[in-house]
Amino acid sequence: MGLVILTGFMGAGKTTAGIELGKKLNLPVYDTDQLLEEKHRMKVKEMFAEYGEEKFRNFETEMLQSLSDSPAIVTTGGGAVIKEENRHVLKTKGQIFFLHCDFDVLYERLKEDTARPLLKEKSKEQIEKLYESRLACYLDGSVTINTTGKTPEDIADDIISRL
Ligand SMILES: Nc1ncnc2c1ncn2[C@@H]1O[C@H](COP(=O)(O)OP(=O)(O)OP(=O)(O)O)[C@@H](O)[C@H]1O
Ligand SMILES: O=C(O)C1=C[C@@H](O)[C@@H](O)[C@H](O)C1
Ligand SMILES: [Mg+2]
Repeated sequence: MGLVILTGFMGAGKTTAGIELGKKLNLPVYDTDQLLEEKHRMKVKEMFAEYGEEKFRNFETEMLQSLSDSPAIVTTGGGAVIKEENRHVLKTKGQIFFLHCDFDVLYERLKEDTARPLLKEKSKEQIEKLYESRLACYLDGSVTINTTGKTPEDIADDIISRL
């Protein structure tokens, strides 16, 4: 079976749906942002401030490479699939599901957020550009799950029906 990997833009609900999926499949859930926070003993936001995005991306690549391919759910950070190298690693370890969500819904979830460093001081238009620039990366090698208007439980059921 390998890993069940959830990708998608910030706020798509990867972490939230992943927890539901873990419960339903009785599998462990690993969230790459949380693993990085435990390993480096600081919040993602602090890693960006202390080391910058490029170094954070290197930490993220190391983390993805170190994942075992034993059955588990992996919920990735929103930028984990930007690098081709990372997409390749994930494809070899399991099945990738892209949680697609309408941008306006995502924006409503993200507009008050202060934890995600890439949203800091960005306009709605700038965030939408980032979202659009990443779509091809999310679509590469993945099964798309339309999440707009669905609960985390519906999303988990949809993923299970495609395993
Ligand atoms: N299906 C859903 N319906 C409504 N709200 C949701 C849904 N999934 C997640 N949310 C809410 O949206 C916010 C973002 O969810 P979550 O943290 O799971 O996103 P994420 O994809 O893991 O984001 P990131 O890439 O930043 O890690 C949370 O406040 C969560 O409660
Ligand atoms: O979309 C992104 O690039 C990010 C999403 C988050 O999950 C974190 O990994 C970090 O805030 C960067
Ligand atoms: Mg998350």
